[in-house]
Amino acid sequence: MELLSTLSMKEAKEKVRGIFQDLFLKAEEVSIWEAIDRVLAVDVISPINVPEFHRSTVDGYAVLSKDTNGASESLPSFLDIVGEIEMGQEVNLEIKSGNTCYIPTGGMLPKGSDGVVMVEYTELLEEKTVCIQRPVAPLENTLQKGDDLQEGQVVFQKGHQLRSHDIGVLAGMGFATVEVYQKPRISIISTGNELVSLEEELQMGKIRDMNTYSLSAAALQDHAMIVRAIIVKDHFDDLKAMLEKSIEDSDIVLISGGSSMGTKDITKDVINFVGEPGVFIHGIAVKPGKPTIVGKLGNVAVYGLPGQPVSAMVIYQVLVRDLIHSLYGIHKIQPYILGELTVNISSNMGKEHYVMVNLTQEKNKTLVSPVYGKSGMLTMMAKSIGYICIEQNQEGLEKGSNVKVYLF
Ligand SMILES: Nc1nc2c(c(=O)[nH]1)N[C@H]1C(S)=C(S)[C@@H](COP(=O)(O)OP(=O)(O)OC[C@H]3O[C@@H](n4cnc5c(N)ncnc54)[C@H](O)[C@@H]3O)O[C@H]1N2
Ligand code: MOO
Repeated sequence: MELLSTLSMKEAKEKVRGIFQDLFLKAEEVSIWEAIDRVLAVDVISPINVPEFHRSTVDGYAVLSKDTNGASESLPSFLDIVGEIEMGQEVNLEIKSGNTCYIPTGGMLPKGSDGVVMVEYTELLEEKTVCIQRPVAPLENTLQKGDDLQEGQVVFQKGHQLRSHDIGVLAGMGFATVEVYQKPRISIISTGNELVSLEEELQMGKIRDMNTYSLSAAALQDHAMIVRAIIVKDHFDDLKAMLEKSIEDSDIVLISGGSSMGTKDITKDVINFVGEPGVFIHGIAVKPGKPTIVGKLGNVAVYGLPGQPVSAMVIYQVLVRDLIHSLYGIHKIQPYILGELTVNISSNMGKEHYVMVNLTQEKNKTLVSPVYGKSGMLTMMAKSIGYICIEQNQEGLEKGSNVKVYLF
């Protein structure tokens, strides 16, 4: 009998990335209202300086900083008020030595001024004179032209995933639309004679389909477009027909179930039957997820994910998401939380082991505890905040060791 390959996850990721290096997502222009979490297909260059003019960052009096040298409550500087700045108005006023004018937070600094004294450190003596009770340094309490962004500066690089504050920065530069990658088109096919959708009645011997839903939700989190999410029976011709249809309109096809060695485990054969070059990975040295399949049909990535609901989701998160990031050109480290393990955890040498965990906070320590269960028990993931990874060459981890927790 053919044995599963013992490729490491790192090798598998590299192989998949290499084989799909010519698979590109096209670009599309979207409104910034719809751009959250989308990935930039071009560098974004600022067409303007932000701010476009010197601004005050406080409510106070615009001054020549040298006029305030040595000012104190007992020995204040007395300045003549020569005007008041209005928000949103262009300012033509010029301040000379001995002059000042009232300025609100965000107001345009009058010519000549190079600092602003907060109103709390001033006292209005009469309508036209203010006494300044504290010195300000040059540029203090101001935002200078171009401090935030400079015209011509690359603000975001291609491959950057837009976050909420980035959308504000785009608006600040005057962009109403932005060029992002199109969403990868994903088909999700769950195989199994035992599977029942939410619309059907559950009879003894059958189980409710979970993978279609959890995989679709994960793909939506990655801003993929779900082309279809469907159950097919463990019949060669049914899966073949659905796969043939899916490679016509998808970039990625996820088949869950039928990845292992049983008589009904037909995924690999169907992929190889449907086209070239076919399956190039069957088996990765990981737990869960050992019988994972990856193939290529034309330019489409086809994954055979293990049917066990935890295995399917873990392989999605570790391997499928890696290809999606590669298609988007995203280069970012996977964020993690460091914590201290509360118990010893054993692991089989030779396999990278993903262990579901939870976190608790104790004084200054973040404690990491495993959540046990089998790969058929999806609530094991639901009860966890994330996972830790025990490397292939490690026999386990000792209580008290520092571990990286990757959040779901
Ligand atoms: N002789 C061997 N048997 C198995 C091996 C092996 O190496 N040799 N590997 C085991 C491992 S590890 C896994 S993981 C599973 C993978 O199984 P398959 O990918 O072939 O998946 P199925 O047999 O179709 O299903 C497994 C299990 O998961 C349930 N399932 C399937 N699809 C869904 C779904 N959409 N929603 C919810 N649950 C689903 C299915 O009912 C089975 O209980 O193989 C081991 N066996
Ligand atoms: O390793 Mo399987 O992938 O037991 O769940």
